[in-house]
Parts: sequence; structure tokens; C-alpha cells
Amino acid sequence: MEIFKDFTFEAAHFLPNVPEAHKCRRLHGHSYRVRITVKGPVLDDMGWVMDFGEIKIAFKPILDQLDHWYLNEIDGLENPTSEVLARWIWTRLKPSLPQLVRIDVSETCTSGCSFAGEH
Ligand SMILES: Nc1nc2c(c(=O)[nH]1)N=C([C@H](O)[C@H](O)COP(=O)(O)OP(=O)(O)OP(=O)(O)O)CN2
Ligand SMILES: [Zn+2]
Repeated sequence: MEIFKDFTFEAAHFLPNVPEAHKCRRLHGHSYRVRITVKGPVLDDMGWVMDFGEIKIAFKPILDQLDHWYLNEIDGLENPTSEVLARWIWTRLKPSLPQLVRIDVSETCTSGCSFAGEH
């Protein structure tokens, strides 16, 4: 079974590789939403796959690197598209959360991406 936990953070960014006239070339901010999904058997004794709190603990140090920061200044996020950000989070979270199967990143209410670890 899959379970998920949602997080939000605020951050500024711009996209350096789009044409000069593109609106995302200008510095702007988003209230990002990140959904972390893990998969595993429902443990008989606990009745859950994993404590949601474990996901929170695993993601906290990564979230702290993103919340209220200027994403373009972070190593690996020089071109901080949703896609690049989802892969960046995956790389850092997977070692401490092996049951991770998907990361969804939303920049706006209508735009986002879903990354399941493929390259
Ligand atoms: N594939 C991607 N396309 C775009 C990304 C991205 O990360 N991956 N990012 C942006 C910008 O960051 C932009 O801030 C968000 O894009 P957009 O959905 O166009 O934002 P709007 O709020 O203006 O959307 P509307 O629904 O059209 O109002 C651009 N593209
Ligand atoms: Zn943006």
C-alpha cells in the first residue's frame, strides 16, 4: 500500500535557461507543495505502512535547506525547475527513506511534476 505526506515551503527562484522575455526569467516566488509517497506492506501489529512522523523526520533536514531560501543559490538547483527540484529531493531523501516511491512537486495550484526515480 502507498501512503503519503504533504509539505509546503516558500522559496524564490528564476529560470536562467528560458528566453529573456519569458516571465519565469524574472525573479519570483512560489508556495511550493511537496508530496512524499512511500510504499510497503501494512504491518499487522501497527495497522500502518509507516508512521507519518517518520516521513516528517526524514524530510525535515531537506525541507530546511529549501524553506525561505533562494533556490538558484543552492548546489544542484542552479536551474530550479520543478523537475530538477523533484530529482534533487529524491537523491537526498532516498537514502534515509528507502521505501520512497514518488515525489510530487507543485509550484502553483495548476503546475507540477511527479518523479518516481527514473532518469
Ligand atoms: N516543465 C516546466 N515548465 C515550467 C516550469 C517548470 O518548473 N517546469 N516552471 C515555470 C515557472 O517557474 C512558473 O512560475 C510556473 O509556471 P506556470 O504554470 O506557467 O505559472 P502560472 O501561474 O503563470 O500558470 P497559469 O496557470 O498559466 O496562470 C514555467 N514553466
Ligand atoms: Zn516559478
